[in-house]
Amino acid sequence: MTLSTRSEQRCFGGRMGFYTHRSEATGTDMAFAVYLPPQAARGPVPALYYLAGLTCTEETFAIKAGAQRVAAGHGLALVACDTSPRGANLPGEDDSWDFGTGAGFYLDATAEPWSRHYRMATYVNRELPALVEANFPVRPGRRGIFGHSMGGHGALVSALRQPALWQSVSAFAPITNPVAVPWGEKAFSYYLGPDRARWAEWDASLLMAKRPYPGPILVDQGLSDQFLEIQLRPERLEEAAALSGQELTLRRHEDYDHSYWFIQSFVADHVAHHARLLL
Ligand SMILES: N[C@@H](CCC(=O)N[C@@H](CSC=O)C(=O)NCC(=O)O)C(=O)O
Repeated sequence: MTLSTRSEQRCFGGRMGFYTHRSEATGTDMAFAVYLPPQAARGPVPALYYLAGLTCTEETFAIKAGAQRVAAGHGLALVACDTSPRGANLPGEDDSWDFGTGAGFYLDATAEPWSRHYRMATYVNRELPALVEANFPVRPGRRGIFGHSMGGHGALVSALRQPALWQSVSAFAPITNPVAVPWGEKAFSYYLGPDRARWAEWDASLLMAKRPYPGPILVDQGLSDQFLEIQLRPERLEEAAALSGQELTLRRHEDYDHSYWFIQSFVADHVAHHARLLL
């Protein structure tokens, strides 16, 4: 797999880079970002993967979350990918901000025409880690995953479906029960078709209720989040955790909204959570 380097710059003693490559999973060019901490100059470090939310790109987290300083302190690499394939040229793909481009929902679409390109689960859980581990000084098999909103859903579902791949997981304001909220119902009906039994395979609360992730999960949620009641529903995750015995720390924060100001405020706790489990 050939990588093209878009840019690389020094950052907190390490290196912030942006890259593109041709993806087998999506059949399109894909972009991603890697932050290498200073410790990576002396040997491979664990990598923490971040999945962003609706309308975001591989740049959003790198520019807005302020995580590089903390990752440099712990000696963790950060990897952030795009939120969907781009330029697949499917009809309707660019018509709304909560579906299609910028809204891949980190699943593998099974309904035509989306199944040809919208295969973000395979991209995140197989192709991207293989690419990163082959091209950067990161430790194979030491990986964590976290994300925000749609990306929080993606992180939780990835870890619940493939716990051996992800040794740590956390989320900011995740969509916890997509089969039962408007964002998820819209995306899943296009990507997966009308059979709701298939939707359950990509729903964090339904997966967690059946089988817990074998480790602690940290979730932060702002109480002034404009999407809290209609789209996010963190109480569904708590109910699922109670059913399966999942170790879950769900923290609710007065006055914080859905923005990267919220993420910036708690990102150090998340990186520390992953460092504790990965190092
Ligand atoms: N365009 C939308 C708002 C889109 C939005 O808020 N996106 C969130 C993620 S929402 C769930 O996945 C985000 O992270 N935006 C980037 C940012 O910098 O805040 C609207 O018009 O409401």
